[in-house]
Amino acid sequence: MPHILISGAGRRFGLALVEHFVVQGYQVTAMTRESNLALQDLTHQFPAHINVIECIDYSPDSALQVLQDAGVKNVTVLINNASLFEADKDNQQDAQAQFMNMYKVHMALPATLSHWFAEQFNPAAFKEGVIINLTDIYADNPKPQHMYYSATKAGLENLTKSLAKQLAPAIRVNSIKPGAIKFLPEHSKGEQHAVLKNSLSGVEAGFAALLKTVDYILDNAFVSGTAITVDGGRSIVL
Ligand SMILES: NC(=O)C1=CN([C@@H]2O[C@H](COP(=O)(O)OP(=O)(O)OC[C@H]3O[C@@H](n4cnc5c(N)ncnc54)[C@H](OP(=O)(O)O)[C@@H]3O)[C@@H](O)[C@H]2O)C=CC1
Ligand SMILES: Nc1nc2c(c(=O)[nH]1)N=C([C@H](O)[C@@H](O)CO)CN2
Repeated sequence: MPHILISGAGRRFGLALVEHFVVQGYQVTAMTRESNLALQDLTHQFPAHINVIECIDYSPDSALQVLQDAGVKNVTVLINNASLFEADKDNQQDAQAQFMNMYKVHMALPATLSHWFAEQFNPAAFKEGVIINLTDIYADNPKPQHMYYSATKAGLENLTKSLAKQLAPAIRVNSIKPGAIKFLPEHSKGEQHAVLKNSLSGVEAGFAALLKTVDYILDNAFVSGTAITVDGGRSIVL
């Protein structure tokens, strides 16, 4: 049975991924900064299928230590989902710290987890390994006032292609570029309307659209080194 490691698993799309796979009988290791009631409830419902590991700061060294301490092994799918979405800080000192944090979560952590994944993956035991990186349409066309977010997601896009070349043929590596999939609670109705006005679909798709894309990538052994855009057509309108 596939064993899936998901980062940023505690809420929103990460939590949707955990539920999507445990109900199918997959083994899931859910990496989160801090466990919560939602993860605990899923663990109670599917005790044999979920292993929650807490990585409080998503630093590469902490992530590796947590994986080692928990004895995580035989992972066949890695989904690099953890992310922080913030507008650029005005104060230069704060902005520098913000940039480093974005790099840590969007690039250093996925690269570290991907190399850990490749080292532990056993091609003799499993048909193939799969890595899926969650990037963003803003990787190609930066969002105003989100330079650090956009740049580090672009970096993850480039890492995806390097990893696909490095890890072939045993492991396939792809990215998903969402656009305006699911608003955050802090998005006002006005902000939501402004975003949806700039997309061909005009609707907020929700995480089901991303789950379908993850399933497509897992199901198609001829897809590697590429990005799949899921944005309701927003990227050609911007
Ligand atoms: N929602 C959308 O419309 C879009 C989403 N995306 C990308 O798709 C992926 C899933 O989106 P979504 O679920 O909305 O993302 P979230 O904003 O919920 O972030 C993903 C996960 O990252 C962790 N996280 C949140 N804030 C921080 C922080 N400040 N520092 C470190 N980790 C943090 C959380 O996991 P935990 O609490 O378990 O640690 C969270 O569940 C992300 O990579 C996102 O960038 C891209 C474009 C559009
Ligand atoms: N980590 C996140 N990244 C992004 C989110 C999110 O909710 N979390 N949302 C977007 C959307 O594009 C939205 O902000 C509309 O512009 C981008 N990235």
